[in-house]
Amino acid sequence: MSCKQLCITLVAICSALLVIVLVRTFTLVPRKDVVIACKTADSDFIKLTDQILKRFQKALQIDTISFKRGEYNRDQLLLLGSHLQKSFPVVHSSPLVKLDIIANYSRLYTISGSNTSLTPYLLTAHLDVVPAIAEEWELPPFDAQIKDEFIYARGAIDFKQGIMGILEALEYLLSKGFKPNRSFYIGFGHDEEVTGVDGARAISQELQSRGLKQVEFLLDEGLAVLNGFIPGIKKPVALIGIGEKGFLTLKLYVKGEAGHSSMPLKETAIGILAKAVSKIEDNPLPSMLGYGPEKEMLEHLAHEMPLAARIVMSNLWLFGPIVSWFFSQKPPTNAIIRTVTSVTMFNGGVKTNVLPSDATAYINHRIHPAQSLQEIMDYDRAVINDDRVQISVEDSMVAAAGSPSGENDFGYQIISNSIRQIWTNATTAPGMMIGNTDTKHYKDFTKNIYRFSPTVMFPGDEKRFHGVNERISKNNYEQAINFYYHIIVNADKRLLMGNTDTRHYAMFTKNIYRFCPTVMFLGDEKRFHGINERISKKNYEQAINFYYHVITNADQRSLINIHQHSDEL
Ligand SMILES: CCCCCCCC/C=C\CCCCCCCC(=O)N[C@@H](CC(C)C)C(=O)O
Repeated sequence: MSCKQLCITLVAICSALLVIVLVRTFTLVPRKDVVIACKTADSDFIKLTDQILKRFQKALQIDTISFKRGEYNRDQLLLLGSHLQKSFPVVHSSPLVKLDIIANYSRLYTISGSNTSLTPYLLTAHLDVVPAIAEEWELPPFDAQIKDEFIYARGAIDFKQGIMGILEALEYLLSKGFKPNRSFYIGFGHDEEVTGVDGARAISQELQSRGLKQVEFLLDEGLAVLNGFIPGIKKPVALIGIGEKGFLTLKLYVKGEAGHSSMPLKETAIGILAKAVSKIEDNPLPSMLGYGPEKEMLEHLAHEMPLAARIVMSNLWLFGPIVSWFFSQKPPTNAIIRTVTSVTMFNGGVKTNVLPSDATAYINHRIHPAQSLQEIMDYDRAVINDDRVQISVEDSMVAAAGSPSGENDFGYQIISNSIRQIWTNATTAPGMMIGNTDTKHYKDFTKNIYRFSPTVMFPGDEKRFHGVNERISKNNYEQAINFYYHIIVNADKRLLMGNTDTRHYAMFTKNIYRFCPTVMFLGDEKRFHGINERISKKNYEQAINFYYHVITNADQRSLINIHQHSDEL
């Protein structure tokens, strides 16, 4: 090939790449329904009264701590149960609501809708919290005190705002006479923080034993309204978890030889294990960017970014390695692109002058959906590369596949639209839940599993999860209640409003109607988007006259004269 031919080929390749890059940059724009913003002045806005605030604080003061599987504060769970019972009298006395206490502490509410042809949906949350080291907190973790408009308490964002928010919304709706069309369930597990095997799993079994086969969608705790977490985006980003990382907890064990510390061996069990752990920390797993829900997330968000970032994020096939490097720099973004590794426990030795007879460490991996448990085990084994370190599986769960997040996916769009009604300046996008939830126990009921917590977060707040100074602002708690209100109201519809173009006009009116002047007989429904679509000549004449009457009737000041034909006037 001559130099000239080489140049021409290179220019052609670069031009082709540029075209692909630009086409992707400007065509990846997700659906954006026009939603009616929820305003504090709205007649159905639920205001955070003193009473509502007090019962939330009371719920936070009850230390429903889970310690390990089967080990949780049983008395406190019962206390929280009676607090809910007293706080929400309408919910607990409504003929539309049936409450079942499952496995002594979990709660399953069944809310009966009038239209049994609509598939019910499921809202879930958990009653338990993780322990807290009180001395490290600014304010005591189980006092629920308020400072600078924030309520500080263990469970404030994980996840008693969900429990109380859902019940406040339901109490309000029922007290206003709400009678749902679509049935729904509310499941509150009592041991999510220790895998939910006693609570959520039992709720799921109860639903199965009742013959429930399917729910339309499930909404559980999850990602949040994030400010400043995603490089390049200033506005809040509400991520809806469509997938969930798996986990793998490995036990590393080294058998040593006890003896007197005055005559040490070259290496002790602790030394061998420390080297293994150090190798694991020094060798993070590779980036999986582009192979999981994070791809969809970035493609959804690209149009919100400045041009350069938009080009990069729309074309991960080309710029993936740069984005991977960039995202690896901070823990929250690093968590979404790879399987992460945390050495969480290390034990060995019994006395300062005794050589340790053994040592144990635990490694907790959160697994990217594109990787298998076996792959991670093999990777660790190869990195440690020392047969003296025995590796065994303590606990594991495979990652959850991505739930649908398309234009017509009812659950996803209901959640997305409800979010945007509350956080009107936020953009929503599908994301990957980096921690784990109770949703694993409900996976047989639906593919439409979504994980979103109505929590507003700023950089640094992620450390409050299971950490110190967990808190929520009063305003955010009010938003949480209203978010669940809109979920319940929006999910009560048969279809997404967005199935027609009407969604683009929703800001102008609540009076949106859908009717085609088409006469149909059984079987004709297949002609829609099918074959042999047709209309009779007579029907077309009727359609013209129908629109004539719509225009002339709507031209009246009020409804009084609308039934008159022009010849009757
Ligand atoms: C680019 C954006 C990155 C995403 C940033 C995320 C910011 C933080 C938002 C949400 C994180 C939530 C993590 C908390 C999980 C809470 C539930 C939990 O702790 N579950 C346990 C379950 C286990 C089976 C016992 C867990 O350890 O995951």
